[in-house]
Amino acid sequence: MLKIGIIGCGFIGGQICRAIDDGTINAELYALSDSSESKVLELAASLKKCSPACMKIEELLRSVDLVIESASQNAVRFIVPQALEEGRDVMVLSVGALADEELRERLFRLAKQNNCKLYFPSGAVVGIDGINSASAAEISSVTLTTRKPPSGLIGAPHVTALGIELDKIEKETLLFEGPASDAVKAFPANVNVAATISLAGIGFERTKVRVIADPALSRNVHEITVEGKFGKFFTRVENLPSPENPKTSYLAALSAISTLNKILSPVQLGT
Ligand SMILES: NC(=O)C1=CN([C@@H]2O[C@H](COP(=O)(O)OP(=O)(O)OC[C@H]3O[C@@H](n4cnc5c(N)ncnc54)[C@H](OP(=O)(O)O)[C@@H]3O)[C@@H](O)[C@H]2O)C=CC1
Ligand SMILES: O=C([O-])CC(=O)C(=O)O
Repeated sequence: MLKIGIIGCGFIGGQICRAIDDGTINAELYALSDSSESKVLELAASLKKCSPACMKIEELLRSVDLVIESASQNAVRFIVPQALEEGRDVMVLSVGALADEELRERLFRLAKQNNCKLYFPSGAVVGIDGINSASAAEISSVTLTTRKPPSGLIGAPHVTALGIELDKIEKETLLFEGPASDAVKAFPANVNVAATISLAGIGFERTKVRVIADPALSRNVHEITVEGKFGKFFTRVENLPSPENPKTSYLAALSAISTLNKILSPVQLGT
């Protein structure tokens, strides 16, 4: 049975653990790691059937078949290269880290050299399948518009740097407009989806991103417009935010769970 190790025991890590625990995913939950040991112990104690070990990152990387990063962009920078050097397959949730060209090329090279797979779930958006298909011919433009309630944008470096008072925003307000390469740095915990879209489509510089704070919203809304040789498509998802972490949408955790099932299944559906 596939041995899974999870780094980052917050909302997404917790949902993956529960899906293994209740049999939605047929794999072994072998080890957990987090910057806070108490979070690992609390999560492990909440499970009914699985009893994963609490491990230091280096030990986890040596012990499992598949490493799931559900922690932060910093974790991707430091942990994913080590995991690939150890010959492990890796699922990455904090995809924004791959805007760094040097890191991206290093990870892709290490995956190839060590015969490992790197998985990037669709996350909180719909339409990665369409971008993947469209990219077999020329794509001319990709735009992501993300709207979140102000509470879902707290702590973003862009908000802090510009001194934006989120609690004073009274109507829909455009906070950011620019390439995905800048968006994932300005909002590292809000638009990782922009990175996944960039990887699937036309890259970080040509993918355009708009981030809007809207106090009238209770959901995280992502719209994607793609034009290319195939024609044009538009997708829109209205995501329920996680009650534990309002920055993150429930769909992002479900997409990681579905990707795990896809890895384990002999049948591959969709592009
Ligand atoms: N691809 C996508 O579509 C999406 C991606 N994401 C990203 O996925 C990641 C997980 O999201 P979510 O579960 O909601 O986040 P949470 O904040 O709920 O959980 C992350 C956990 O990982 C821990 N952590 C952070 N950095 C490290 C590290 N270097 N080593 C070990 N543990 C670490 C955090 O600890 P502490 O709190 O102490 O920092 C926290 O316990 C985030 O980076 C998020 O931005 C989220 C939504 C969609
Ligand atoms: O969960 C979401 O709505 C999107 C998100 O936070 C991200 O892409 O980082």
